[in-house]
Amino acid sequence: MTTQTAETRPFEADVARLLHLMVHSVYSTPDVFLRELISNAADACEKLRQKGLTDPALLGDDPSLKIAIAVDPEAKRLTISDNGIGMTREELIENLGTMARSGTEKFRQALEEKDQGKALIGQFGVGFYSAFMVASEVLVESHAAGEGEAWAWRSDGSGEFTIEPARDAPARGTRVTLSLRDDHASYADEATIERLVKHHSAHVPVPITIETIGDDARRELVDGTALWAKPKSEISEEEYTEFYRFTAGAFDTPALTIHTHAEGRQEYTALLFVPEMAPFDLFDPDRKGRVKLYVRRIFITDDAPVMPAYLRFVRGLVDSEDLPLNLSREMLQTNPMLAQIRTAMTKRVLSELKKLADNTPETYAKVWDAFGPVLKEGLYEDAERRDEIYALSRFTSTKAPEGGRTLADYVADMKENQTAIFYAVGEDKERLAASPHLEGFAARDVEVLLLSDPVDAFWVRTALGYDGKPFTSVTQGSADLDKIAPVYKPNEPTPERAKDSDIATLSALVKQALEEKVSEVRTSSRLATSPACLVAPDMGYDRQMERIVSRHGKGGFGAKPVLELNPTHPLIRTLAAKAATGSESAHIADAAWLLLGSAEILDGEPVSDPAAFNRRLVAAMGAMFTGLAPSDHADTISVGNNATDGD
Ligand SMILES: Nc1ncnc2c1ncn2[C@@H]1O[C@H](COP(=O)(O)OP(=O)(O)OP(=O)(O)O)[C@@H](O)[C@H]1O
Repeated sequence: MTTQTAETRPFEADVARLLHLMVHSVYSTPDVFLRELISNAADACEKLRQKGLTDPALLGDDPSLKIAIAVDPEAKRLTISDNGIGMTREELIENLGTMARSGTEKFRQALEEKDQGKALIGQFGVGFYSAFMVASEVLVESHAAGEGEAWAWRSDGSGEFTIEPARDAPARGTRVTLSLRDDHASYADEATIERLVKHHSAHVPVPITIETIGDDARRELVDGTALWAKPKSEISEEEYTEFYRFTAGAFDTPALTIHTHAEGRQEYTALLFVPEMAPFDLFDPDRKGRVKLYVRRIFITDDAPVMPAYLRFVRGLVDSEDLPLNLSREMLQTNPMLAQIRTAMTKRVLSELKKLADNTPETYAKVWDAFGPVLKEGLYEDAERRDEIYALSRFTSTKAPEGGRTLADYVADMKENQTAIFYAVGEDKERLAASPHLEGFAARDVEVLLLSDPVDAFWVRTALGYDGKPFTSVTQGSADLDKIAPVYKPNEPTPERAKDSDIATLSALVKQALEEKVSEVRTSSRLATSPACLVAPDMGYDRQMERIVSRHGKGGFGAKPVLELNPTHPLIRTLAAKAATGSESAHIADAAWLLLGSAEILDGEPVSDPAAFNRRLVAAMGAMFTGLAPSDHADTISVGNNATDGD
């Protein structure tokens, strides 16, 4: 169905909000709009080039694809035309009136927060709308390849657009005309545009020409040769950086550029970049790879499966000489040649990262900060390359709170009789560092890796160890600390310990009080200054893993923790002595619940029964200040499931 008169439509709410921000944001350099429009025009050309392979009629008698820019300083107008795929009426409405992408809300927030937006425009797919930063009106006339009708879309960016049949449309493709605002009239100046194109878009694989209206001379600005097809020796670092910025829609400088040509079983060129900054959607489960695939300079797809998921931050392209041009989506996933490229390129990226880490550790540190959590996914996804990824991994530890520690550093610094690599896993490095579980390790000067990325709980469980040393959680099992000698400062007395038999009685009483809350109560050399902590049973999952699984609604593995008591702590010594005499069993039971509660709090967990915990705490404080024994307040304590009966 076609409509012959102009129809006015509102923008989708998200777009309207975004446009408002675009129009009202004061950008120091709104130049970026030009790169976005040229990028769209080039994409449209590349899409048509690809479609033309199977349907040559689409190209008709005009097979050479190009972008033409025209400036009209008199009229303050800038026009960007392409003879690419074009848009139908429905496509104009859908593509330029809605925000068919996730992440919009995040983008809006970022824009509202500060001048951040500029760096995010390309990443969020709001490229086209950036035209409203400089234009008071935008007219898009488009003639979709192979369609009879052409359509004109027009808007001043204030909530509505109109769509009507185009009277003067290009024979094929799209013409975007910007009526520039007075303060941006300089974008109608040929020299300004030439400078911007050469700077931002010099390596677009489609030729670009420019003319000034009223002056007949049309000049070529960009010849459209693929940068990656040139020999390395002819490409400068600036050219690589500009190319990276253009293809990735980025503003940073790549930390690593890999330009390689393979010959042999198959021939291809790869131009890959490792950025320095993480994109906003790195952890979006829908995020695909961002490496483009070309076949003999013809664009095939934006997300070629040539990088494993754990290298999804790598940008750039692969151009194959041997693949067929008519690759379907399914074939992309199963093609053995692509699988081979993927294996070779994965190896190459990892080895280049290693070189970067060895030769320029400061730059590598930035890469690790941005992408370490993603790279570590490789530790469980790609067992074959685990050793290479170990070598790239950097850690925060009790000895390196600032990070940057390697596993090799750790192993070199292991103590006598230490057989495992110890780690603590949790959500927050500060809290981990303050955990009572680490006390016994600190007392022995044993280093503990502090793992706080969500992925850590997973890889560390499946990892078989590094250099023959298993990874052992500080919250798991009976850490083999007894074999490692504590380091005492000179003149520091060996701490006094409760008698073994007394502590055995105390442990039995505590277990009796806590019943099924814990699987076992025992002593520990894990602790130095705290009286108690919770650990996972010997054969169980790490406590953090247990928490993650139960948070995801799977109910956890149901493993009950072990409560460990510190036999050198004065409180435990006193309790043990009392337990041995058989007196004050009600106080001991209350103490058991308070010890459990405080261990839970230190683990960042909710206390089992907050009301009962609170009553016991208040009673204990009462005893402190009034000299009354807690059981004198039995009426306030002996309520609720967990309360004791009193003596
Ligand atoms: N010159 C053009 N020819 C054909 N289609 C176009 C043209 N310009 C824009 N489009 C269509 O409009 C859509 C939206 O463009 P927009 O620049 O907002 O985002 P994008 O190009 O998809 O994302 P990004 O900016 O991240 O590359 C494009 O995906 C494309 O389908």
